Amino acid sequence: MKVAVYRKEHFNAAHRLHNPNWSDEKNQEIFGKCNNPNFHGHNYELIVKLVGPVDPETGYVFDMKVLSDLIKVNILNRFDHKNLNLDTHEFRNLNPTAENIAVVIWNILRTEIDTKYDLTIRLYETERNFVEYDGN
Ligand SMILES: Nc1nc2c(c(=O)[nH]1)N=C([C@H](O)[C@H](O)COP(=O)(O)OP(=O)(O)OP(=O)(O)O)CN2
Repeated sequence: MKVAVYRKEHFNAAHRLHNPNWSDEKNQEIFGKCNNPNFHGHNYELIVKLVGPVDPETGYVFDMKVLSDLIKVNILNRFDHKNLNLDTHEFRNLNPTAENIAVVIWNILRTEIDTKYDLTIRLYETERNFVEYDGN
């Protein structure tokens, strides 16, 4: 019997979508206002989903307090109130799209959480734009 547990967290970050191999005109054409040279911010909502067996002794799949602490230490401390392009090495050479941010977060958390749990990252960049990555 497997059950899914979810932890929702929040961080604010600035970014600029830009491909250095393209001209300014092409960047503007493809990324529009998200290519603003002076960056722009988002209120990101992060949902971390773990699926695994329920431990018969605790009744937990995974202690959500432990999950919360893992996210805080490994993700929020790294990205909250940061300029993703300038302040983080993860996005120095990687376009900080919602897709790429979700993959980076998944890769970081995957190293922290036992592989007996399936891990899925859902990231809301705006209320209406969101992505999901489960490692596949
Ligand atoms: N596949 C992707 N498409 C877009 C991404 C992305 O990361 N992956 N990012 C953006 C922009 O950064 C941003 O999300 C767009 O914001 P906005 O157009 O303001 O979207 P809203 O949901 O806030 O507003 P609507 O009125 O619903 O458009 C663009 N594309």
